[in-house]
Amino acid sequence: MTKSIKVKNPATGQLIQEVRKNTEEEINQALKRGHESFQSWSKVNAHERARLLKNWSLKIQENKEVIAETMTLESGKPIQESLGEVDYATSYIDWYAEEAKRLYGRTIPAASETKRIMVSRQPVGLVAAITPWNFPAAMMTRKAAPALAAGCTFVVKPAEETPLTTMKLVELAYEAGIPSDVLQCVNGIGSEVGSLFTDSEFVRKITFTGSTPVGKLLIKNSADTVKHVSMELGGHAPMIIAEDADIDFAVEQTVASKFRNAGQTCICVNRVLVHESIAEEYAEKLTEKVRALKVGNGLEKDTQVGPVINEKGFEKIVSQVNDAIEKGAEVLHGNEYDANRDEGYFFVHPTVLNNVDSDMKIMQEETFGPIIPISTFKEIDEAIAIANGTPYGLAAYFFTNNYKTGTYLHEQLDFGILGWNDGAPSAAHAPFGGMKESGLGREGGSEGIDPYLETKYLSIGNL
Ligand SMILES: NC(=O)C1=CN([C@@H]2O[C@H](COP(=O)(O)OP(=O)(O)OC[C@H]3O[C@@H](n4cnc5c(N)ncnc54)[C@H](OP(=O)(O)O)[C@@H]3O)[C@@H](O)[C@H]2O)C=CC1
Ligand SMILES: O=C(O)CCCC(=O)O
Repeated sequence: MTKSIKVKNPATGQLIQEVRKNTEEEINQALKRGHESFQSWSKVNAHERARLLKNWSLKIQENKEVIAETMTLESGKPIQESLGEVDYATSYIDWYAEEAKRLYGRTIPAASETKRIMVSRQPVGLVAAITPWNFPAAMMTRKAAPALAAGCTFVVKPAEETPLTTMKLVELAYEAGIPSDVLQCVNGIGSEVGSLFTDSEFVRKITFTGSTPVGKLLIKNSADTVKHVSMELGGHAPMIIAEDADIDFAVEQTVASKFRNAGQTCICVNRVLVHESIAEEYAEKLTEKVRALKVGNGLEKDTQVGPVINEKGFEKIVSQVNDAIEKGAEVLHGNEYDANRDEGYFFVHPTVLNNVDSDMKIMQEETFGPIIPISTFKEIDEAIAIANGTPYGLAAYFFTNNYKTGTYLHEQLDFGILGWNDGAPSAAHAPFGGMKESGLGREGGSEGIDPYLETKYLSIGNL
């Protein structure tokens, strides 16, 4: 078995760095240290925890360019997006540095003069996180920041494709004054490290962002020790464009949502459902915009769409596109690839598919690639049924200027995140998360710290 992880640039296939895998013994030791340091960290007062988190955020900002470059090198993400992700990542730290000071308890009027009831909130303990390659900075900070703010200690295992960004963030946390046993990074293979995390008596909570099958496995494996779990899993976001929608704006927002990180985000629009009366105009305008997108190495400043992460991701995208074409979809643009298996790079050119049906794989599965499938509807209830008709429930978008249609869609769509005339809803101050098989719990907003807290109820008698 190899002792290191080869981190490669997905735009060229070239080796960037070898990262040593931690041994089982080292990982168990890290968990033990995390557990032991919980005793001291949970007693550090909230204002001091907030100060340390703010320091961390400042250190990250001071190193913004180097972190962004590392992120682009290991994930392929266009540099402008990586710079944006550094800001996005620190926005979670800044938000939870403030929230640390607002972990309020409450008192409850008792049903007896001789009793008092108090409710307080306490950190759950050691948190173990597993993060994905598509947002190597922000997915880590939106877990670590609320955990540390709550008084929990934290161990993270980043994706094998992108450990370098996470390792840099952890190094900067130490420079900021966060104790080294309070925030730790371990490297290794997902399934192996995952089992060590779920089996450990020291870990009280598992938090994960990644695919739905791995999320389900982590939930199952956490059952024996009844750990808390937060799961941010796959999505299959529909975008419903009603007949009264502002078509130009909907086109602009489709492009913004779909091509972020080459379509590799769990909230990227994955299927467009457009009213039949405006479908032709929408498809034409969209295709024109998509044609103008620049594909290339993310280090080039004008690149808008970088490579996809690896061969597995590439094969999934190609098989969905081929399946759609075989079943009658029309290619309005794209279906072009620049891939080299020997060298190890995989570019998928932005693609627009028309006349797509619900029986095509692309309308049933998460794509994680720069493909837009367009389907039409006559009645809004038909669009809602298609949108809700999968096991996913993360993000959904709708475009309408009719408040009745918008309110109806808001109420009927079974998704945790809704963008009404908005293709970019993510924000540190808002709760991000899914329904159904897209996940459990929320990250961000005032809700995002709750999963790191236990409720303790005290009843005082004989007063
Ligand atoms: N919700 C989201 O944001 C994401 C969704 N996905 C979806 O999943 C698809 C496949 O991507 P992929 O990268 O394979 O996703 P995975 O879910 O396999 O990987 C995400 C993280 O989970 C880890 N992991 C993998 N297997 C296990 C396991 N058995 N136990 C514990 N941790 C594990 C990975 O580690 P390691 O790197 O060592 O394998 C990585 O850190 C994508 O095409 C996309 O559809 C993927 C990433 C993010
Ligand atoms: O794809 C993901 O899991 C990351 C979420 C992206 C976002 O926060 O907008």
